[in-house]
Parts: sequence; C-alpha cells; structure tokens
Amino acid sequence: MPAPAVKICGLSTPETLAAAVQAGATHVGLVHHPDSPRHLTLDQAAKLRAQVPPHVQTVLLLVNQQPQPTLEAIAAVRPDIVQFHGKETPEWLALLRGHARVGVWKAFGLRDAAALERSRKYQGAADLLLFDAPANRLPGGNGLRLDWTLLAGFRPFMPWGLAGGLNPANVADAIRQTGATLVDVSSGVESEPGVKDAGLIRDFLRATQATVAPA
Ligand SMILES: O=C(O)c1ccccc1NCC(=O)[C@H](O)[C@H](O)COP(=O)(O)O
Repeated sequence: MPAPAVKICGLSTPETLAAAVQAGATHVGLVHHPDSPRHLTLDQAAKLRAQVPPHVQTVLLLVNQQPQPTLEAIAAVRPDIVQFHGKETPEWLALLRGHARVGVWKAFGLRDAAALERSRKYQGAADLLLFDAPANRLPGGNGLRLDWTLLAGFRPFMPWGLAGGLNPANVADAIRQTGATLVDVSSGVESEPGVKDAGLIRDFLRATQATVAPA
C-alpha cells in the first residue's frame, strides 16, 4: 500500500502551515467560513497561500457561496483546489469546473448506505469526493467520525478521500479498514478548536506513513 495523500485542514498560522509542509502533508486546507474557529479572511488566506511550496496543493474551503464571491475568492487566494463544503449542486460545480482553472472537491456527509449511493450524482461534476461525517454544529471540522464500515466494500466511481474525526491514534485503522488513499484532518491535530498543534500534525503524518507496506 503506498503512502496516502494527507490534507491538514484549517491551518491559520505560518508556523503550523510550515509544520504541516515539513511533516509531509500533500494538501493544506484554508477555511473561509466566518462561523468557523478556523476562518481566514481572503487576505489572510492569500498570505498563507503564498507560503505553500509548489509540491503541496492549497485547498480553499467555501460553504454555499454565490457564484460571484466564489470567483472573487479564487482570484484572491489562487488555490489549486476549492473544496465545497455546503449544499452545492452537481450542476453548479460542473459549471464552475468549466470556467475556473481550479480543481473541484465536494465534501459529502455520509450518514448511511443510501447517502453513499446519492453521492454518485457528483460523478463528472467534481474531481474528488471527500466523505465526511454529516454536518453538525459546523458544516465540517466537527471532529466527528463517520461509520467506516460504509466504505469497507466500496467500489469507487470517482476519486475519493476520507475525513471526519480522524486523529493520530485512529488514522492507520481508518486507512486499513476503508482503503482510503487520501485522508483529511482538522480537529484531531488541534489542542483546542482552531488551534493547530505542530506535534500532533507530525504524529498524524507519521501514523499515515506507518500504513505503507514494505516493498
Ligand atoms: O474546519 C472547519 O472549521 C470547517 C468549517 C466549515 C466547513 C468545513 C470545515 N472543515 C472541512 C474539513 O475539510 C475538515 O478537515 C473535515 O470536515 C474534517 O474535520 P475533523 O472531523 O474536525 O477532522
């Protein structure tokens, strides 16, 4: 099994962003959602984005934004990918994908097997589906796990990743049980909501690397 891609989401300081890059994160997430403790203004996000080296992908998180603010956010931050974490429709994502030079990820709250079936509607509209726990206090970043058994026999119809309640202690099990090739974490590498911990970020990356089978 090759090393999974790892997105550290909700980074908000130059120090923790540097820790994520140094530890081997493949993706860094910047949240633009005023209700979140990880919220960044577009100006703050653009400053952090400028610090990301070319081999790491910057993911900008947006929630239910109208088309014009979406395009303005993309122009201001210049992310590699936008992760849509609200009720964005496949039609809207497909339209954006045709216009903006940016990767499109769709977060999808996975409650049960029927929801997994419904997620098929994003095939062709997004580049990747990020399966997360269903929305709670926030649309994402709640530190809640989804039922991994839903993904145990999953036959992917498009690229996908796993999020929701992951942390350094459970991520290796999550990868083994689901076969995820991309994992995403926010709360599990924080000392308190919105405060990333460089040590936990390193522990998380180390735990994902421990799942690599020897050649
Ligand atoms: O992280 C947030 O505060 C957030 C706010 C609004 C929409 C999405 C948000 N995060 C999205 C992510 O990709 C998180 O990493 C993902 O939901 C997993 O979070 P966690 O369960 O806390 O690890």
